[in-house]
Parts: sequence; C-alpha cells; structure tokens
Amino acid sequence: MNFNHAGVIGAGAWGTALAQVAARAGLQVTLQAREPEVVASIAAERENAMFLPGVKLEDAVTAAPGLDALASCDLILAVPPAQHLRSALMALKPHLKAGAPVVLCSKGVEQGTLKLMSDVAFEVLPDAPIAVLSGPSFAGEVARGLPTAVTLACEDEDLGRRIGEAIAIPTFRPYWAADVIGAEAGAAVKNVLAIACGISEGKGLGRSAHAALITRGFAELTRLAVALGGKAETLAGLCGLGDLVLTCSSPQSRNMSVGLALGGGQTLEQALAGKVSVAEGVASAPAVRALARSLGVETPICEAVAAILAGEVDVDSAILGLLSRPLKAEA
Ligand SMILES: NC(=O)c1ccc[n+]([C@@H]2O[C@H](COP(=O)([O-])OP(=O)(O)OC[C@H]3O[C@@H](n4cnc5c(N)ncnc54)[C@H](O)[C@@H]3O)[C@@H](O)[C@H]2O)c1
Ligand SMILES: O=P(O)(O)OC[C@H](O)CO
Repeated sequence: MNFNHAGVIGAGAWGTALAQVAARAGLQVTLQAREPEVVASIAAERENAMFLPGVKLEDAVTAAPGLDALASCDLILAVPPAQHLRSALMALKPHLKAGAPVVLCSKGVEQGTLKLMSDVAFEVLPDAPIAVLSGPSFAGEVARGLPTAVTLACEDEDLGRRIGEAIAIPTFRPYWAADVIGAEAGAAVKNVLAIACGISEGKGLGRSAHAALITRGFAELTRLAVALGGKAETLAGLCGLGDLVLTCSSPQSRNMSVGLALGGGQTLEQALAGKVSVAEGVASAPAVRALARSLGVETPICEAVAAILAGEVDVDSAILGLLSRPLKAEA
C-alpha cells in the first residue's frame, strides 16, 4: 500500500511541523486542530499563528476541526500531548480507515495507568498497525527545513520502512527500527532528564555537571527501557541518546526551560505561567518514577525531578541528595 493522504491529530507545534514534512514529501495532508482560531489562521494566512508562528505552510496542508476529516487518510500521525493520546485515539476510532497505520509522535508516559503510548494505542485500536516516530527534532527547526534524523520504530519492519520512505525528505531522515518500546521509553524519560539539566544550568552548576547529568541520565534511561523490554542499542540511537543530547542542551526545549526557571528560583506555577506549549516531562515525571519503582529500577535523577515538581523537596536539597549518594561502580 502506498501512502497518499496523511492525517495529523493535533495541530500543536510538532503536529504542524510534521504536516509540513509530509506535504514536502508529496503527501496530501489533513491537519486536525482543536482550536477554531488555528483552523482559521491556517485557512486564511497559511500559518499556525498560535503554535508555530512564522512558518508558511505548504499548499497540500489543509486544517480541519474534527477527526471525521481524517476518514480517507491512509496514514495517521498522532501528535497530541501524551496525556491526551487515549482520548484522541478513542475519538479517531470511528473514523479510522481499515489498515491505516497510526504513527505515535507524542512523548510521555500516561499518568495513572503508567502505560507507554503504544500500550495505550494497542488498547484503544487493537487492529491498527502501530509505529513510533521519535528523535532529536525541534518543531521550529524541522518546519523551517533545517536537517535532522529520527527513529521510526515499528514491529513490522517492512511497514516501518515504507512509512519512513513515505515521509522522508532530505532534511528529515527516518531510520527504521523494530524496537517500539525502546523508542518510546527514550522519548518519555529524556523529557524528565531535560528538566534536570535545566535546573543544573539555572543553578549555574557548570558544563561538567551538565555532561555528568546527561551521562548518568542516559544510564537511567537505558536501565528503565531495558526493564520495560526495550533494547540498549535502540537507546544509543536517535530516539535515545540523540534526543537526550538535544533536549538537555538548548533552552529551545520546553522541558529544559522549565528546569531553567526552577533552577533560577521560580516555582513550578511561575515556570509554567502563560505557556501555550506542553512540557511533557512535568506530567511524565511522576509516572516515570512510579514505573521505575514498580520495576525495581534505580532512577535517582528522575526521582529527584519528580520530587521537586511535586514540592516534596526543594532544588538545593535535591541536588545535595544526588551528590551525597553512595559511591559505586560506574557500569
Ligand atoms: N514541539 C516539538 O518540538 C516536539 C518535537 C517532537 C515531539 N513532540 C511531542 O509532540 C507532542 C505534542 O507536542 P507539541 O509541541 O505539538 O504541542 P504544543 O505544546 O505545541 O501544543 C499543544 C497541543 O495540545 C493540544 N491540546 C491541548 N489540550 C488538549 C486536550 N485536552 N486534548 C487534546 N489535545 C489537547 C493543543 O490543541 C495543541 O495541539 C508532545 O508529546 C511532544 O513531546 C514535540
Ligand atoms: O521542547 P521539548 O522539550 O518538548 O522537546 C522537543 C522535542 O522532543 C525534541 O526532540
């Protein structure tokens, strides 16, 4: 089956950037937007002024308010915030074309159930082929045509390859993989670690601390992913190390910027005030902590972030706690 018409659920920054990529790859694209003003601004100005201002959208991108508009799509890109994926897929279900693959692009763990995005999708859409797209990719950069590469994970590797080829353009290079769980675990945990790196930066702890945090964070991320059934080699790729390095290294990251604000002395409420964009690590941190504990996996950095966000500990005490941990072998 060739893909001709992509439907994108969620016209936030990333949904809009992916719509742009798919259109540049030659697909017709229907972009479902919850906000009437987003539908209107795309129709009138060819721009998503609310979530991705300054990017002129390709003619092949059409915005629509309802998921019924995706009924003829042969490829779905699901891009709502992670905590809303379940409700979005339930709303999609009556309109989903038989056999159309659903590519999960949200990064997080569902609160309450502690499920990865693919577990949620398998529950809601048991008959749909599922894939995961993840990797180092800031929406603004991708939409402006700056280059990157991502992981396209699908248990059916031939389908993963065909989806990857359908949406690839020279500046957006999907590499396929079979390890869906590894790809998703990397995506969810890196957002929590980016908050930690932001805090370190906001407190002025220096470049050495930053590098040490990324490295020990990568060890946590890999341990948890492997305990969930992922492969360590997947986490060494774009959806793990690649995305971790990006998100932990730039204030363009919403997650890192929340950490920067916390490290600079703001409360979580102040750090999130006035933001239209989602910082997924805030919602995922308690879920990642609970998931790791349930599996007996040590994740001290994620634990510290979850405790700070929950107001259980202040930033300075959390840092002291991490620096006072017993010394141990590195590997
Ligand atoms: N922005 C990026 O650079 C980027 C890159 C890769 C992956 N992602 C992931 O993509 C997902 C979406 O992020 P984004 O940056 O596009 O979002 P965004 O912050 O730009 O926009 C928020 C989105 O949430 C939607 N929304 C708000 N409340 C909702 C609800 N109750 N139900 C359903 N949708 C609701 C809005 O309509 C909007 O589409 C996240 O999981 C994020 O981690 C983002
Ligand atoms: O802005 P963030 O922190 O949500 O990160 C965006 C992307 O996930 C980076 O790959």
